[in-house]
Amino acid sequence: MTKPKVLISDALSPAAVQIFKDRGIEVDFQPNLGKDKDKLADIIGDYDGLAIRSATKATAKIIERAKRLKVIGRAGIGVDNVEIPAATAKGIIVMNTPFGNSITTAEHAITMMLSLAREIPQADASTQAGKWEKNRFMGVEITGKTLGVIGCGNIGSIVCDRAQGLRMKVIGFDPFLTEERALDLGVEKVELDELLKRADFITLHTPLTDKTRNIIDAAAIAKMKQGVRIINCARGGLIDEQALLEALDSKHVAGAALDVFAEEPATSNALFGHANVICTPHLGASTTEAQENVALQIAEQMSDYLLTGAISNAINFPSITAEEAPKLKPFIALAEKLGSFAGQLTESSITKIQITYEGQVAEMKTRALTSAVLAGLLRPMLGEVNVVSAPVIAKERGMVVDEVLRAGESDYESLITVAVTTEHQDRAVSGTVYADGKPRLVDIKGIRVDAEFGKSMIYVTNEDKPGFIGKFASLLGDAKINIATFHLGRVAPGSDAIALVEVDGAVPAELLAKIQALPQVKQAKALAF
Ligand SMILES: NC(=O)c1ccc[n+]([C@@H]2O[C@H](COP(=O)([O-])OP(=O)(O)OC[C@H]3O[C@@H](n4cnc5c(N)ncnc54)[C@H](O)[C@@H]3O)[C@@H](O)[C@H]2O)c1
Ligand SMILES: O=C(O)CC[C@@H](O)C(=O)O
Repeated sequence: MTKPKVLISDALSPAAVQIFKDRGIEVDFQPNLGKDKDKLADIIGDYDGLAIRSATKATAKIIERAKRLKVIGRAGIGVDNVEIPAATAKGIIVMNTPFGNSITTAEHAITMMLSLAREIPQADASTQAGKWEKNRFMGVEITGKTLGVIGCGNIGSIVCDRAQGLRMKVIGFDPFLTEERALDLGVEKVELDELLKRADFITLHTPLTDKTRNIIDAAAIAKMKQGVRIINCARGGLIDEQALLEALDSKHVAGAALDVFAEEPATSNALFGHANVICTPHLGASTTEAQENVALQIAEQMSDYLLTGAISNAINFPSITAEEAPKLKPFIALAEKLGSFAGQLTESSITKIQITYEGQVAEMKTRALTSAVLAGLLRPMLGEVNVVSAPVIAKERGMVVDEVLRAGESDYESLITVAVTTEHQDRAVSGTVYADGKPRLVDIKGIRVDAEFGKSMIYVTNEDKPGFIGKFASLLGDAKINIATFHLGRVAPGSDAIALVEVDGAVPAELLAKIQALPQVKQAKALAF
């Protein structure tokens, strides 16, 4: 067998090179290549594996040229520099190291907070310039102050812990944080508006998703205390930088410490040079310890995959063996889509997920299927959750996950039902795979349907009253939205009903608001698969 060949195109710790060599893999270490996308495109065709940090952009164009690439390994957490759909479409596994740099990044956030409180970088520059401006720098004490943590996942929860050590009062906003987990962390769980109102310092630790983009905008800042200080060591794009600049100018915000920027590398930015802004060049994960952790971990994972086919920490595929793969694949797709359907409808903390496997599917590797359900369910909230980390994340968040296996009792050869219990309601959805290998939705909340998962869909729950369908279809027509498929179902005449419509293209927010305003409609959601 010819040796697999790996390209390391970013500044990974050299520890990774040694691991690849020790495992019998040919390795090409070009730490600055990631910045030269044309050269990368020219040579990527020669490699089976690509190991990166954040400088390399694995775009669809690069992936298209990657004729023999089998795996992209991100030595870190965020995979926003990899076009995952393009990689998946080409059968390339994308893997990351979800926990290797969490402590280091949390420590960076705490360092930034303390630097803000005492204006350390400004005082350092002034002192070294020979100014001895003792009266210019008047800091604030941390003890007894309220820290608002937005996103209490791996990094956010370490920040909560460290901040309590500094004797701060910690409040947290995270839609996936259960009361039990909050209690464990010693954090008071609050809604976002309350956090904005009460916090003296606010630190961000969420992924960048459609829901978190500009989570700190002018409206959010207006709700904050006068003199609040803001720290972002998560992702640029979480803060509207123009709104922040205006709030710094008006002194509503007393200071901001930023490790990440809307555009990176950030060689110029409107916030640069502001007296109350502290910046670092995306250094959150930059410690010797974290870089060794993530480099060793990604090199081991990539070597395992290239040499044995074993998959771990994959973003776009579950851990399964070569023999199991073909039978399991359509059910994995069904499980992820059922989870995603439930996840996209869920707006409060999930306490329990019960997954029932009936018929032939109950004899398959249901743990992989359950991981796929959980990844689909958690991804709308967490962004980069993968099938391996999803069960751990669900457990950490106090979600009870039950698997029920049954002999065939339904009309289907195989049936998967995902039942989600949140702090406010229960919801169940079932699906199957037909002989054509395509996943189908067959039951939503006890209402029978028979629908494929479309790329873009509108889901409506309504009262079964005359006139609804006509008005609904006219709204779509008026918005020039083409209907691809239309499915209706109801519990009984005149009672609860649903409509599930596949449309061509994205669903505009204004259209959704108009559908929501129809008198018979209880809930209207845009879904994407
Ligand atoms: N600066 C750096 O160098 C650096 C290093 C590592 C990670 N990161 C970034 O830090 C962020 C957090 O990483 P992590 O490992 O803790 O991720 P994580 O997935 O463990 O935690 C993210 C948390 O955000 C929560 N969340 C999702 N949507 C939310 C919303 N709308 N409001 C509030 N909370 C929400 C999730 O429920 C989850 O608990 C990611 O964006 C990651 O890419 C940056
Ligand atoms: O590699 C880095 O330096 C940044 C890593 C960080 O943004 C991550 O998401 O893990």
